[in-house]
Amino acid sequence: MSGRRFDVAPGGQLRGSLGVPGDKSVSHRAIMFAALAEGTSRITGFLESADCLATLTAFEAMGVAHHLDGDIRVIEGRGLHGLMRPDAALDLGNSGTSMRLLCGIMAGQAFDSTLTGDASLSRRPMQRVIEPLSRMGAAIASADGGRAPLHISGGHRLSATEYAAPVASAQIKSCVLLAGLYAHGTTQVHEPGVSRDHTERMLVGFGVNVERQGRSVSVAGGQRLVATDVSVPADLSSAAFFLVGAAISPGSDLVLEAVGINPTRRGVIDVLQAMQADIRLDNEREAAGEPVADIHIRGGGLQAADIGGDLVALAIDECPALFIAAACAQGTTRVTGAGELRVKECDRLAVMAEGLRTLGVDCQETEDGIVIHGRPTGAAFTGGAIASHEDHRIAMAFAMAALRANAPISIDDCDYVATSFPNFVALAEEAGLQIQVAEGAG
Ligand SMILES: O=C(O)C1=C[C@@H](OP(=O)(O)O)[C@@H](O)[C@H](O)C1
Ligand SMILES: C=C(OP(=O)(O)O)C(=O)O
Repeated sequence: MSGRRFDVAPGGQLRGSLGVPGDKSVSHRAIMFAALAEGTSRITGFLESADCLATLTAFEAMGVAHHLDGDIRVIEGRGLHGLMRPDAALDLGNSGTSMRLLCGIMAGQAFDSTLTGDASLSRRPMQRVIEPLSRMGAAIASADGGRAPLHISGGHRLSATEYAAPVASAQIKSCVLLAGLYAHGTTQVHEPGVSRDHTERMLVGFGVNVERQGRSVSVAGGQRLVATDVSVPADLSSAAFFLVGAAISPGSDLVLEAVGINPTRRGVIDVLQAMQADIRLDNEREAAGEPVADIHIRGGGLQAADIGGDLVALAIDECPALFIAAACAQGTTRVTGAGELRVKECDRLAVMAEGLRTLGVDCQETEDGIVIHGRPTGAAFTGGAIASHEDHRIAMAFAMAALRANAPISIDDCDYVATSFPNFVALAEEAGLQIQVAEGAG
């Protein structure tokens, strides 16, 4: 075990009005597309987290100049063919989005590149992007079983493809579409289910013609990206921890400001509504092609729900938090079709089940989901020591569980929270959670 530990005091409520940081998915794409665009782009609300800075550093290593103007990230685009050969491997840390989307971009370059990541990223499946890119003519060598490090040979002429993705994944879809910009002809991706559409929306903002029909998206190769300004909404995936924390603790009353509520991302709101949470969207508006709203939530009784089908994809990163809500609900929550959770920063089904059991919750892991028996009254959780398995979302989900615990919860290896939510502790304390950050056993 290493890294800092969260010691979270039991009980309490969440109150006030909070602005969580910028959306991680949108921030990654803003850097990538601005770097490939012609001209200067200004990104407001960029998420200054380890994952997004890994993307920024990768483009810096390929000659992309950038600076801060106050809080605004200013990116000097180099055009679709203007990136320069990096001197060393591009280290993408913990970030699956960076690695998979960059694969698509690097496959179209004239130079060779190597993509590496930390231990977690080096375990995650990359064959899912290597396979479609290879069909397009890319040459990618990987470690055992399609894992990083990935060596991408440059100078290969790409041809367009019509690709039926085996899983609904925005990372696969985006990777293939980005490679498609470098390919001869029109590249089309069909998906078996819904996945987040930030790439499609933002490419349009950068002047690219993107055709969408049902679950198919296509782009013609050779299109220029034109610099633009991007306003990044607050991240619903980060807001989700506070939504769940407030929902499970009676007396809570919280507003999350200007949060992205893109229909391909908003499953956590729909699930909480299905669980009878007192949740309301105010001031719905649009910012840079993405819908946003202020989310007002009050604590109260929750009912169990069935979470399956498209709803899982719409709430994929919010599942750890939603499992905490389920443990506090009246009845039995059944989650199905969530096998993708096994290939995130850790096996989130196994690790959540292990943590819930540590805190006295009756739950059963299934092949592609979990069954959670809720404890609606009194303390839903005992105290205990949680292993986060170096996964930011596991750590933050269990921190919120303390609001309904009868003894302190300690969570190890919380340094990874900085991959997506660097000021989580400060905001959680501001809202009413009592977290002490301690040095972990080295
Ligand atoms: O495209 C993106 O920005 C992301 C897509 C999702 O992964 P998949 O596309 O693999 O489902 C999600 O889990 C990840 O946190 C971010
Ligand atoms: C899975 C996640 O991100 P990524 O795939 O980019 O590592 C996440 O943030 O929960």
